Amino acid sequence: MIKKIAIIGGGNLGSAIAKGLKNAKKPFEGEIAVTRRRVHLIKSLEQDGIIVGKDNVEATKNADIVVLAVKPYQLKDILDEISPYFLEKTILISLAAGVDSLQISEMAGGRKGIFRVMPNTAISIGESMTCVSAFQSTEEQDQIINGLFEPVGVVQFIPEELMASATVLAACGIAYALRFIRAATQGGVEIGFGSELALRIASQTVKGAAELIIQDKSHPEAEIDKVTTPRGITISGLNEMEHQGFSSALIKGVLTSFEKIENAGKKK
Ligand SMILES: NC(=O)C1=CN([C@@H]2O[C@H](COP(=O)(O)OP(=O)(O)OC[C@H]3O[C@@H](n4cnc5c(N)ncnc54)[C@H](OP(=O)(O)O)[C@@H]3O)[C@@H](O)[C@H]2O)C=CC1
Ligand SMILES: O=C(O)[C@@H]1CCC=N1
Repeated sequence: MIKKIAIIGGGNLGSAIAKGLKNAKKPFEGEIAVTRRRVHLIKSLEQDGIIVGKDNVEATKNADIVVLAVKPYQLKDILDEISPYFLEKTILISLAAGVDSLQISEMAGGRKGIFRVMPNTAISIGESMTCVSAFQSTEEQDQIINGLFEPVGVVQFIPEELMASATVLAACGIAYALRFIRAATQGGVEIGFGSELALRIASQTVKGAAELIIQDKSHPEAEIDKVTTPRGITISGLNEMEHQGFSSALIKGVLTSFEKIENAGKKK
């Protein structure tokens, strides 16, 4: 039974995870402690029953799970500071993009039971796509991690070699999707809607499109076929988007993000 989670680094993702776990339909009932140096910036988390503070060691003490939610280059210093306070049973989770489990294990004194977890910011509303890779873990630990993240989205265990790809497709992917929504909204304004209404229509439309795939297990092109009338309006717009390089731009963007994460790994 998990009684205490320490999240070291209450920035964008660390705070989103804490909020998501506390506000899930099946909320995490134990203690969540979140730290950052500028603690005033996370005071509002207290409204969700989360303990906030600056003291990483205090947060780590007695924690069943420690989540490292700092930037990759800060991992070493943080682990030097808190590793001595891990319990035998403490499970270590790293969110750091591009730092592999072996490096984390070494920084933590050769520890086993390490998970790399790559959620996205939709975890704050229980809608994350969370990819997980396990390093020298037990089956029981795997189940604990699965059970922790399932209430806040979809969990997928993957081989660690795919973690960089998961970071791009799921974590960066939120930004790509939001840019689509913004661009559609701008188009909507140009054809007559106020920006608020255009945003409402564009975002619900994207949600509906995603749900068609998720709920019906349908293929995007099969759903597109249902909307494209011969000589019709949709196909004209879609084809113009393709002439302007829509799919190609997206694929190239994904590859560029991937190259960046791969190169970041090689520089270490
Ligand atoms: N944003 C995203 O969608 C995703 C991010 N990631 C990964 O998650 C990690 C965090 O990213 P993100 O949340 O965006 O980054 P942020 O910069 O928003 O958060 C990092 C936090 O760490 C805190 N911090 C820095 N030093 C310390 C310290 N010594 N003790 C305690 N807290 C400290 C900082 O606050 P302060 O300066 O006040 O101490 C800051 O709030 C990164 O490793 C990133 O690669 C992974 C997937 C998705
Ligand atoms: O952009 C970044 O570097 C991090 C990794 C994934 C999301 N944010």
